[in-house]
Amino acid sequence: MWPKTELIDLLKIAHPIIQAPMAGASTPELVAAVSNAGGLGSYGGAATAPAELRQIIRQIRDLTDQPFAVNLFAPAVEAYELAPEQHFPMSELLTIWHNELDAGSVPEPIPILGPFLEQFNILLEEKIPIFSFHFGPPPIEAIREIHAIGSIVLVTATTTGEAKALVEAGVDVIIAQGFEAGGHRGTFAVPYEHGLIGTATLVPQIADAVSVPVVAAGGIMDARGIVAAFALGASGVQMGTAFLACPENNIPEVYRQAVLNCKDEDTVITEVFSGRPARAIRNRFIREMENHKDKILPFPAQMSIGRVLRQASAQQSSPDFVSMWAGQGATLAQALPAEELIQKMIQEFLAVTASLQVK
Ligand SMILES: Cc1cc2nc3c(=O)[nH]c(=O)nc-3n(C[C@H](O)[C@H](O)[C@H](O)COP(=O)(O)O)c2cc1C
Repeated sequence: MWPKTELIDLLKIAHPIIQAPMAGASTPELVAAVSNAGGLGSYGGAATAPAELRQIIRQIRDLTDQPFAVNLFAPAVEAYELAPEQHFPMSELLTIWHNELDAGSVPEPIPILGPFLEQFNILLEEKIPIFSFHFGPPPIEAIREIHAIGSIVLVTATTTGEAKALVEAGVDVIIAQGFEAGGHRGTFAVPYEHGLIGTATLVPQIADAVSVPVVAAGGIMDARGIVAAFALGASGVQMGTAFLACPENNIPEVYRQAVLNCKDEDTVITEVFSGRPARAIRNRFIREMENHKDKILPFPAQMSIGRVLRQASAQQSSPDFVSMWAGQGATLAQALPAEELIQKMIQEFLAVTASLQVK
């Protein structure tokens, strides 16, 4: 039924629908539900400690015998070891909101991602079938090791130049991430503003430029988006925001409600939560940080220093300080279990393609 099968053949899945890895939101239950429904479930493991990552992979394997992916952030210079005077202005500002929420003192920025090499070695030891990376490719040696165990590498690109560089590095599948996408921009080779290209523009350009399968990501919420992705030259889709309303993820209820009540102008690309540009639903923190951009710490120290405030906000059922990553398509989110969502999209794909047949 699918117009192109190169992606599903390579990944050994029935349907070319990848549930995007979402660090902090994806769970073994979500990953397994998607994979059991014939799509590709992906676990966002960037912020998962190595030992826990092994447990999670085993949990996924207990729930499904189908292929699945685990995603890491490509290793980068991570800024945590900041001198106190460097994080003092941000700390002082956060104190105001901590006091308001009775959230105790502002924590020091501590490592909350990686360590990459330890995480990566666990994925290798566990011989996971599909490795996925954000913020650029892993080292060439890592790609060789993945291929040596017979596994596949997927990496996000936000420009045609990035896509070509990934193919040259040996990456098997390109995730073409359009401007509409929820979560962090995967841009790694150019200033992020250069990678703000819409999905409908980016996908055909990358598909023309590379010979590996291209997966469209950004703003795809239902069968209409999947049909469009194929028409643009993709061999599949990666959808994140569409799975945010599924009960199997572990986002706070207040975040889920914000997704379900989102209006089409409600999301914005912002650095205020993590120190790196990411698309999120507008809230009070984004608004009030508008005049304090000079205090934002480098990624991921900003994400680390804000962790207690975000948690306190969620616990108090307030969306004010929660980082509610979501794409421009959030308004189309459907509150369905993941398996039902996939089945519905497949049925609707058939109906949409039938309605497009020339009579
Ligand atoms: C809540 C959330 C968390 C995300 N976390 C990750 C991540 O950890 N790794 C990654 O490669 N992409 C991550 N992304 C980006 C997705 O891979 C993908 O590019 C995006 O979801 C596609 O756009 P859409 O949200 O409009 O479907 C995240 C997206 C969302 C919405």
